[in-house]
Amino acid sequence: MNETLIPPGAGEPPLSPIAMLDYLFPGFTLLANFLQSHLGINLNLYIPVLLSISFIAAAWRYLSSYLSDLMESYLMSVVDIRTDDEIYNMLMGWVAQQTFSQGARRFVANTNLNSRMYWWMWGSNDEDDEDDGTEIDETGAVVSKKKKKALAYTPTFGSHWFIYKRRLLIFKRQQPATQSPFYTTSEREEISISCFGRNPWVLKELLNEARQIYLKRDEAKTLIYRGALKGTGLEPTWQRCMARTSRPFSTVILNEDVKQKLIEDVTDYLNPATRRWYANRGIPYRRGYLLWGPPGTGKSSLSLALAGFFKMRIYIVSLSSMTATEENLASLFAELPRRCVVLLEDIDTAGLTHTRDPSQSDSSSPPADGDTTAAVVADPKTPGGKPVPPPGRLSLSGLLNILDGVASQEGRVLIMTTNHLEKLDKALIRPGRVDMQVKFDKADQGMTAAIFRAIYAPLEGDDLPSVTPTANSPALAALEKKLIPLSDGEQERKEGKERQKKEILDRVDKLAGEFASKVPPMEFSPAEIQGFLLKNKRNPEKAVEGVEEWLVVARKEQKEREVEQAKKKEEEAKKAAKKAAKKAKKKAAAKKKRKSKKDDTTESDGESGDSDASEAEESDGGDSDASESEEEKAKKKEKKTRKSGKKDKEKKAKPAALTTAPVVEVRVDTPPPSGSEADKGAPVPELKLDEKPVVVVAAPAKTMTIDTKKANEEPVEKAQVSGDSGYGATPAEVAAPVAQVEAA
Ligand SMILES: Nc1ncnc2c1ncn2[C@@H]1O[C@H](COP(=O)(O)OP(=O)(O)OP(=O)(O)O)[C@@H](O)[C@H]1O
Repeated sequence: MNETLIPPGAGEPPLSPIAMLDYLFPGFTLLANFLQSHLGINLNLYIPVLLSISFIAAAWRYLSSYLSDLMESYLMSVVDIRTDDEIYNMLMGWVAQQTFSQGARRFVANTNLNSRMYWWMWGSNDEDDEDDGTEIDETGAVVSKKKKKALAYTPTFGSHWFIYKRRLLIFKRQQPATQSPFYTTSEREEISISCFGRNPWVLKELLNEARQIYLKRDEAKTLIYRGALKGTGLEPTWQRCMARTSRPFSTVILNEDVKQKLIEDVTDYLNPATRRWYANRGIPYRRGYLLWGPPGTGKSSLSLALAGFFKMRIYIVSLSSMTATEENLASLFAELPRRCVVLLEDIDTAGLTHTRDPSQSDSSSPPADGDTTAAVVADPKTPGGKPVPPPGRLSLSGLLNILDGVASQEGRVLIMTTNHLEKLDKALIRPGRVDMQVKFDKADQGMTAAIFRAIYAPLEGDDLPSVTPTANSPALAALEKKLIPLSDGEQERKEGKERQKKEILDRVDKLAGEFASKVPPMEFSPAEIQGFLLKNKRNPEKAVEGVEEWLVVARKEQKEREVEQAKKKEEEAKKAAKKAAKKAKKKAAAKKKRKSKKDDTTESDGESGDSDASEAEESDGGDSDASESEEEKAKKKEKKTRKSGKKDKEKKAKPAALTTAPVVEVRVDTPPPSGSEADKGAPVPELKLDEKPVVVVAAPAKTMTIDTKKANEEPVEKAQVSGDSGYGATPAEVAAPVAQVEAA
């Protein structure tokens, strides 16, 4: 065994175990040669020792992991933290504050401790995180960067021991054994905390403490969650997307009576006694509000303010988003907490504009503005001719089931918003689903003045220009502060500020009146007016001066928008007509073919009945269908429906049942305010002499209308005769009249 090592390249190398080791550990020969030639150490002699050490080390590793698993299973309590759950954010926020975290030698530095899931989805939008302390002067230059986004440090992968409530705990951060490249960073880690002992109380206390701290941080904020799809499986979930400082109710410009009414209604609903009241009577404990009106009139703002006022989280889903399929919505609603505000935006969206009653459906109507999915929903039909949304898309009955099906959570405040009340199905807004309607309108003179005041009136926290003559120079102001005895100086400054505030308020008030008199009422939405004022947010005089110019530009832009929309509508109508014509042509050709086949086989049979006759009639006109206008087609359809209705009636010789499709709907409802969208768009029911309409006269339901322009008048009660097609006057309608409130 006394072999000599020869340097590589010097003759024939001997076959030694070291050479083999070299294969396993590259560079080992070099080290062995070096030790042999310079120190005279033959590593061959140490190989058994090295092997023994490696074996012991491997055995120790295996044994320690086995023992630790054993201990964890039988002697320890462990809590695993899901990285896609909000508890991750809570725990990491807590961990970052602990000394074991701050003292770690290897750590992860974050500017945001929330699960990376949320960043990926929404970005970091918490207001705290947004504030990086950058201040900008009037010219737009960065003047100071005093506050910096704080860094948070959390321990890196591995086990970290710490003491909590005199107990030894272990914080473990590990990489999972299996990793998918699609996972976001936070999903690629596993977090757990363990403690010795079989009772996990200390872990629960820790998590509770972490949760309390987390919630306290958001106490004065409105937490906004949005329905989204997460992970690779695109599972629907509520993602926290923002924590906004709660919007004071006073900042939403709305009739005070309406605000008061809304607050009282929600307060009463949230009262635990009300919950018991509902439970005792077996009435589902739910309350729904419908906010409707043109865009930019404050519907979302009011919803947010309401959530902030009652310190509830707000969960938002837009029904026009791709997330809003029936399945997704159902799982989102099942996940809702008990006490929260749910905001369903754009409920006039596709699929929901169609009534559940097939006789009322109008699948050929062109989609509404911006209603991108409408066409998709309008087209598909079942063999029976009923319009059905494409698989997965939300249907009206699907939404109704979600809203008040047995699986639907009770105790929530549901707010639905729409720009087109007239498009909504009556079933969607019947009492029980919608208990109060609030109408929003464009700004009248009072509202315009209020918006002006809201923008320019000095508020707590605003920087007022200093009132002392010396204050133009900051150096002099500082000197003055030094020289004047604090008490006197402070008093003077305070009084001066008050005086100045009053002066500004008076001036803003005067300018607000002037501004409002220049803006024509009911022409612009509060959002449009606010947009203009924000352009001159530090200069009210300039805003008043520039208002006429803005009116010209705004009107021009509005006209251009209208022209564009009209063009779009026209194009869509043309496309729809073309499509319908094509379909009709195809259908007619197919029918002709079928008929000629039939004629060949049963020539003597002749025409067999009404339905055939009508078919033939339709088929005859089939060719001309292509050139037929939509109106003619609709008339034909109506005629056919009437005919089949008549036939049914004759056959059954029974009084019309409520469950069958009614022939004509007669509804004397609360008239929408003249000039409103509803006024223009609502179809007037036609009643013809030869028809015997099914008129269902319900017990008069009371509709409360508060016209806020006549603020001091008593609420008007209007009788409502409801022949609601397909539904009649439901017990819900009779029992709980909808309060209709005009907000503007
Ligand atoms: N009545 C109002 N009071 C105060 N601010 C308003 C009011 N209406 C609109 N605004 C302002 O206009 C902007 C848009 O308002 P908001 O989103 O609430 O309108 P909306 O009616 O929900 O619009 P949309 O129908 O398009 O969703 C917000 O910045 C809001 O502050």
